[in-house]
Amino acid sequence: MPDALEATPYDALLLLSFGGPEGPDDVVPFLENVTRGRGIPTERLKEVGQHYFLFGGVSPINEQNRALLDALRKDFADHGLDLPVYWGNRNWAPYLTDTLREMVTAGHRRILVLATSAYASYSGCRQYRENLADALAVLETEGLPLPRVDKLRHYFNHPGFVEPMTEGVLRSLADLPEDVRDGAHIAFTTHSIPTTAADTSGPVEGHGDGGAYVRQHLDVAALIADAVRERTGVDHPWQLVYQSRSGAPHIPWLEPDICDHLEERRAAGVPAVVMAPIGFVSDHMEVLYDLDTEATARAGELGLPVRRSATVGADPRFAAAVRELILERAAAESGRPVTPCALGTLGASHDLCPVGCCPARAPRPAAAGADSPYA
Ligand SMILES: CC1=C(CCC(=O)O)c2cc3nc(cc4[nH]c(cc5[nH]c(cc1n2)c(C)c5CCC(=O)O)c(CCC(=O)O)c4C)C(CCC(=O)O)=C3C
Ligand SMILES: [Fe+2]
Repeated sequence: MPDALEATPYDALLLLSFGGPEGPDDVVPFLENVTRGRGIPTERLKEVGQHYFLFGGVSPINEQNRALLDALRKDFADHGLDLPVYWGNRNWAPYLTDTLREMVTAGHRRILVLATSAYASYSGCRQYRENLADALAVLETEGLPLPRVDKLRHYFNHPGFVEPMTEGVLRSLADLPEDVRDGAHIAFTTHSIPTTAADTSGPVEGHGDGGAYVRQHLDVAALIADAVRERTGVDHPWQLVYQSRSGAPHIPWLEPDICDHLEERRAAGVPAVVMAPIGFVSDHMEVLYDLDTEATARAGELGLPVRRSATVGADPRFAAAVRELILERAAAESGRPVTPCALGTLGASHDLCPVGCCPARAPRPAAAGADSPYA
């Protein structure tokens, strides 16, 4: 038996995710939850509904999260970390508010949150913090004791996140026909967001300079490309590109789109492309539809061989990274010395989102940050 590990002061971990439909009847109510008050054109919503119906109305995201929960529980048990793990979502059952109520009722008062988004941005960070504030407000009206809620730092540059993706890119390269393999380019992809949201992502001091969202992705892309060069001896040219744009056409979002990029690479005579979805933690609908279905079909029309590399999903190295992040944060909260683990040029991200980090268009209460109205 290994020595017991201490997560004190924390008494539980909450996996906080997006949620997704689990059958055809769930699709429309799910999309209504996602888009409430966000001004997404009806046409786009109908189109996105079709993506889900193509897969029987089932998003893979909940199954992916169940697998991650299993991996976390196994890793914690194997390492003597006695920390219960719960799961709640923003847009579908199990809903965050219900999970938080269950946690408080079970006696938990210091909760650490792992969001299934590795980078800074309104959608990937502050919006989850707003969801936490909303859930705490509900518990407050119910007269329940309020737990203290902290959120784990962005883990984009943690080796346990980067290494499985590096391995995925190597596997995809190996899977390409030999005559096009060495000439293949790598297209690192992430969710497009409005350029204004990108510019204001991360702490205020980096705003206006492109923002943390793009910088963090570029750092991960460079890390993976360097590791691939070291392991194959081949320098694969790469670019960060975007997918899953959803706003009105007159509002600028991050570009180029993956499909336009494939077309441009084909025209430039590039023999093959590996699409590496570094912006996502698991193979959910954005990956299955936008890359595996739409972009792969476009590549087929172009006669361009493509492969899509794996996300981290429930990789044991990612589960171990989460354990390390928890222990790091627990030590920091207890005033014990810690050296946060991070690769690349940016260093470890902040533990507590400072005031003004990833602002919303219309300010709303957000928990687990310096501007939280809760303790
Ligand atoms: C940065 C980012 C991530 C990565 C970080 C993270 O993982 O959090 C992410 C993840 C996800 N996005 C997802 C689904 C959707 N996102 C939408 C809409 C939007 N996403 C945005 C951004 C992001 N989204 C934005 C700026 C919008 C516009 C409206 C708004 O400002 O809110 C819409 C509405 C329809 C449409 O696509 O237009 C849907 C259905 C799913 C679930 C997939 C599944 O079911 O398997 C996941 C994991
Ligand atoms: Fe999204």
